[in-house]
Parts: sequence; structure tokens; C-alpha cells
Amino acid sequence: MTTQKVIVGAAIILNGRVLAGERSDPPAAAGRWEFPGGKVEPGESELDALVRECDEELGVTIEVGERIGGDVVMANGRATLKVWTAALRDGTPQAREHAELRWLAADELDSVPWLPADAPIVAALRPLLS
Ligand SMILES: Nc1nc2c([nH]c(=O)n2[C@H]2C[C@H](O)[C@@H](COP(=O)(O)OP(=O)(O)OP(=O)(O)O)O2)c(=O)[nH]1
Repeated sequence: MTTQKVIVGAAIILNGRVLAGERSDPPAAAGRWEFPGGKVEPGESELDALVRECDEELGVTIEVGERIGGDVVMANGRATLKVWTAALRDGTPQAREHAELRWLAADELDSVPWLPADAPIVAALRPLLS
């Protein structure tokens, strides 16, 4: 049986800006930008995975908000991307796994090359940043 993997992402919003991270690997994705997050582990809830990944990747505790956009089926058809808004509860984001982190305002969202699957999420996010 094939299991559909779920990738969860956090659009952490602070003062009208969203936190974006530049991937450092794998080579095909390096230099592309994404929402912090990652794969949901077997037996783990999606929201628990989101909180865990933000702790691991950024060293922060988040409070999860609302879903942004719909489920995005990834190009290989074997994974689905789901993104939520989030607020910082504790800590200052550090680039533990990303090459760089940036806080982007609505008019800066197009200034970085997002991973292709993120395009509809970024579009849905824009009106929330003001
Ligand atoms: N975190 C994240 N991943 C995304 C986004 N958009 C997108 O296409 N992806 C893809 C990139 C990767 O192929 C996959 C996430 O895998 P990952 O390697 O970051 O997951 P992980 O942190 O669980 O890593 P690992 O334990 O398997 O090393 O989803 C996004 O906005 N955020």
C-alpha cells in the first residue's frame, strides 16, 4: 500500500511579515525558499509535527493558527503540503537548518524563489500580511 506523506509548514507571522527559510539541501531544492516545517512522522498528528519541526529547525515555540490555502499535491504525487499560520510563543528564530531566514512583508513575497508547491500558499497568504 502506498502511503501519502504529509508535509506541514508554518507561516509564522510577526508585525505583518512572514518568516521564510532558504533550503540548504538537497541540491535540487537548495536556494529555494519555504515555510519552516517538514514531514509528519508515523503516529504523529499534523499539528504536533508542525510544533516539533519549528522547535527543531528554528528553536522556537509556536502557536498554530488557521490553515492557509488548500492541500497542495506535490509534483511527484506522493506527498501533500499543508500550511498553517502561526504566532511566536517563545524564542527568536535561528537558522539551524536553513541557509538563511528572512521576514518578508506582503510586497517582498516575490523577492525570493519559493519552492514550486508553495505558489498557491504564498498567494493566499498575501492578504493576511498588512
Ligand atoms: N518544510 C517545507 N517543505 C516543503 C515546502 N514546500 C515544499 O515543496 N516542501 C518540500 C521540500 C521537501 O521535499 C519536503 C519536506 O521535507 P524535509 O526534508 O524538509 O522534511 P523533514 O524536515 O522531515 O526532513 P527529514 O527528517 O526527512 O530530513 O517538502 C514548504 O513550504 N516547507
